[in-house]
Amino acid sequence: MRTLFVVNPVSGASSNDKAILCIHERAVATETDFKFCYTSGNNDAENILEQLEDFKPDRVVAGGGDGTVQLVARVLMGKNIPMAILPLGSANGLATALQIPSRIEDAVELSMTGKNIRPLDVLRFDRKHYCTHLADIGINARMVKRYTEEGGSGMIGYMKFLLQSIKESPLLNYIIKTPEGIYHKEGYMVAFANAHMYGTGIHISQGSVSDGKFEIVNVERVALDAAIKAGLTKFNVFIDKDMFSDVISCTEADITIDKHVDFQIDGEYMGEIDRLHIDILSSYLRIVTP
Ligand SMILES: Nc1ncnc2c1ncn2[C@@H]1O[C@H](COP(=O)(O)OP(=O)(O)OP(=O)(O)O)[C@@H](O)[C@H]1O
Repeated sequence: MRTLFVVNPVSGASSNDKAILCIHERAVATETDFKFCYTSGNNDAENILEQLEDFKPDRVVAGGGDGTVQLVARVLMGKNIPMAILPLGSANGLATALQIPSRIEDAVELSMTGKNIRPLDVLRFDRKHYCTHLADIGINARMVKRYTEEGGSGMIGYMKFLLQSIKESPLLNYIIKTPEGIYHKEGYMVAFANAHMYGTGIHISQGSVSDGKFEIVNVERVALDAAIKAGLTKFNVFIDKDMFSDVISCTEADITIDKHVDFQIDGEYMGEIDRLHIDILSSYLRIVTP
């Protein structure tokens, strides 16, 4: 077995040294032929592609948060190489939804030797941006923007931007068109979800990452005290189950918003938009799961 580990050295709140050591130990014990490819934040997709051609791995492990998972997924799309996840990020949304263990030794073991490989849908925006877990417009995207522009990490950064972003995010009036119907809605944030739950463990639907559908979640009200509590206890997504009511499940949608609004995909800030086309690429990847 030839395994390529794509590792984001700066992901998560603590050092990734323990994971790297653990990979070396397990690779020697299981006689795995392995190679590391560290991300730099620049030209990472091109570098991974080069490694795929040179090293010809049987599987690729994405070591990092949702941003790294999405990066590796993009490179592997259309190739028949399975992806595994080593959750080294701060929220690890997709890994949580797939029940990948958070204990690093167990996650390393699963990523290297796991035999249960299932299909993974990928969400696509405007036919050019890809998402493996969660994208949204409104409050959360505003926070991602502030993180990106002003820096800050961990809980201090999170709390610093949460209140500001809630205060700055106006009520959105928007129209969703799907093959099933047209919906007029109002909310402070709209999430587009591939998985059935947020990284925080809050369930949003009965869907799964391989059901060929995605969910549109309208966050129609944000209670400040609940948002702070959810943020403090669960980190990264402040949405509590009382804040959204209506969830639309679909395969394709067009959304038009009455104003320009911040947009993020898997923790990466994408700029401002006032319309989006969304569709799902069913079973586009293969992923190692417990
Ligand atoms: N060597 C590096 N130095 C600085 N930034 C990097 C480096 N490698 C990757 N990045 C950036 O890290 C971001 C992806 O982070 P990732 O999602 O893996 O971790 P995280 O933000 O800690 O976790 P989470 O998404 O779970 O909150 C991307 O914006 C990418 O450009």
